[in-house]
Order: sequence, then structure tokens, then C-alpha cells
Amino acid sequence: MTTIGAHPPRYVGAAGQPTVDSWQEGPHNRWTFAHLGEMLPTASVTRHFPAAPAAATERLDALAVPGLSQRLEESYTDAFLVLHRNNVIAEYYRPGFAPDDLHLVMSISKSMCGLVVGALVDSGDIVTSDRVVHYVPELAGSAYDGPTIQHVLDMAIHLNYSEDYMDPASEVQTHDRSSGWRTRRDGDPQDTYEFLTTLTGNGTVGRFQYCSANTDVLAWIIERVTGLRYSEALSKYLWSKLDADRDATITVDSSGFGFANGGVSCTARDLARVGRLMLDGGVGPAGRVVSEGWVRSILAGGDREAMADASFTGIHPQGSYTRQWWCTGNERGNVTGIGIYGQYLWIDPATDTVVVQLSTWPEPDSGHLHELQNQLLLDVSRSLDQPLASQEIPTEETAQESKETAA
Ligand SMILES: NCCCCCC(=O)NCCCCCC(=O)O
Repeated sequence: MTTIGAHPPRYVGAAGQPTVDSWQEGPHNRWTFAHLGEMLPTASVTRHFPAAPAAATERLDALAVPGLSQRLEESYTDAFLVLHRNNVIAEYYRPGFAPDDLHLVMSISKSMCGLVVGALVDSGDIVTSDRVVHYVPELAGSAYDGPTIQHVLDMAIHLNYSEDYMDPASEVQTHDRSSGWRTRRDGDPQDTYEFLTTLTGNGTVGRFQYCSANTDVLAWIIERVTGLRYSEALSKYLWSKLDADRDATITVDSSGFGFANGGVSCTARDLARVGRLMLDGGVGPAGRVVSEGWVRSILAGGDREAMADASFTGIHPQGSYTRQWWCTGNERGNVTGIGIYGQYLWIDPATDTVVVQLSTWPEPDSGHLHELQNQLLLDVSRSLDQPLASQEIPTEETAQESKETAA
């Protein structure tokens, strides 16, 4: 249990926090029996068995992209979807993966968190020029003592934090262990909140440094200004506005803190709805999420001078990062959420299209696979530059038929 600060209780009226040893007892059980997945690992017992067709579900004919099916396989794709205007014009699911299966989206979770911050900036609850410690005084003395919310949003803070996913000595692995993603070691922080207070830096701001901790700081600020747990805030300010097919999930740590930087799972179709609201000026089917101005700032791109990620600029020389989104700076104005192991939420304003690609690369970060997927996403976008009017675009209904055929 964390000893710092006051965090939103897991349930209203909570007397202390339920733990893995106390969850069965009253009064905690009033809440835990209905939220067991937040206390113990759980497995889904699916409504349909077998849950997914043994063959791939493929509906790609509307796209004039040579070798698309093979390229999806080569990039370890589990789910691929093209939402052109309001029509799903192409979809692919690998054998064993169903359209309504949830998929971990890793750091695309960050882009969702950025939208929640945007909503709270719009409402005046967060001011981007305010210092982080104005909201979370517990971070005084850490690397976050000085930087503003905008610095955190744009990942423009120097941190002694290695984001080397494969290095057991890296801070990102300590972060994982503190957040329940890996086995804790003696001396590790008790939870994510405590981990964030331990981070140091050289005190400089203004240069891009990709750091997953930044997003969890944003989530802490969101909790502080809303009084909600991050998982609840994500629902209230984003997910509930999407008319989503399914609930999303987010992993939580031992204190119930949602892993904002990488813990969201959802379906490909629901993820496309997040992209759709970006193209619709911040409005979802069930209401406005964020102002048009916030979305426009993302689509306009961030500070190219600040960008210092050679892997990204190797592919997108005019690239930048702002408000938790990657901005390619290319002639099409593509922006994207990106997650390790091959997750992309790709926005193509030029053709009013969202492309989702959810993969499971054998390794977290691969220059070769990033290039393959970026080229594929660009080819798909460019293929839509020609009007599709002359083609028979399959609708969602025909998608259903094609699923049944595949099954
Ligand atoms: N440790 C918990 C989850 C961390 C998720 C990190 C993640 O998904 N990062 C995405 C990095 C994208 C890099 C893109 C690029 O450099 O081209």
C-alpha cells in the first residue's frame, strides 16, 4: 500500500484499500466481488466457443494495395481495419483472433490519456502552463518539480529513465515491476505513484525524450483534479463517448492505479472510433470529448526542433510529438498513436481515414518492422486518394457474411 498522498479510493466510502489478503472480507467485498479483475488475474469465459475462426477473416478487396495480405502476415498482424469516412471498408483478423477480441494497444494508451487531459484543459480543470507540482505536490523534489503540464504532454523533460524494454536494469522495467507488469523485487517501489516520486533528471526541458512515466504523471494529475480513479476518468471522458461495441480494460497496480502509459486493451473497431473522433474535430457519437482546437493542435504537429527520436525521424524526417501523439509531418498530415510490438492507430486526414493495425512482433521495437508497417499504412492511405465510388465497397453487413464464410 502506498504511503504517499491521498489517492481516489477504489470505491466510495472505502475504509482503507482492499488488498490481496483482505478483499474477501466485508466491507471490501461489497466492491471487490463485483470488481475481481482488479484484485486477481482473471480469464474470460467467452460467450462463443470456439471464440475465433481457425482461418483468417479477410476483407481487403476495396484496397488496391499489392501484396497486402502477405504484408499483414509478415508484420505479425492480429487485427487490421480501415475506417474510411464512416465505413469499415477493409478488415483482417489472423486465424484465432476474432473481431470482438480485445487486444493490448500498449502506448496507444498514451494517446487516449492525452485526450482526457485535453478534455480537462477545455473544462478549465487543468492549465497546461501550470507546473506539475501545483497538482501533485508529492512530486516535489523529483524530476517533475519544475516542468509544466505541456512539457509532460510533449515528453520534453530530461529524465534519468531508460526506455530500453529488454534491459532488466532499465527504469522502464522497474516501472513495470512497480505497476504489477513484472514480479516485484526487494527494494522496488510499492506502486506506480511511489515509483514516479523516485525519478530524477538534469533539470532541463524542451528536448523530446520518450518516457512512459510521463503519461502516468498525467494520469495522476487527472485523478487529482477529478477525484476519480484513472480507469473511471478514462471511461467518463473518453470511452463512454465513443458508442463503443465493448468495454475496454486497463491493467491496475496494487493500489488500483490504471496503467495509463500502456495498459489499455480494446477491439480494433473500438480503437478506430478513437481515431474517428480525431477526424471529427473531437466529437464522438455520444458527445464531445475534446475541443476542436486540441485536435487541431495535434494534427498540426509538434515542435520539430525538439524531436530527438532517430528511429521516428529515420522514417518521418519532419516528425514531432505532441500531446501524446506522434506526428509524421509528411505531406498527408498523418498522425499516429504507436505501441511497442506493432500497434498503430493511424490517422489520414487527407482521405478522412483511420487505419488500425494491431500486431504481436516477437520483439518490442524493430526498425525493420516499424518501416514495414509505416510503408503499409502510407500505401493504404495513398490507395484511397482515388475515389472509391466506382467500386463496390462492402458494408459492415457484408463483413458479417465474410466472417461467417471464413468461419
Ligand atoms: N512498459 C509498459 C508499456 C510501455 C509501452 C511502451 C510503448 O508502447 N512505446 C511505444 C514506442 C514507440 C516508438 C516509436 C518510434 O520510435 O518510432
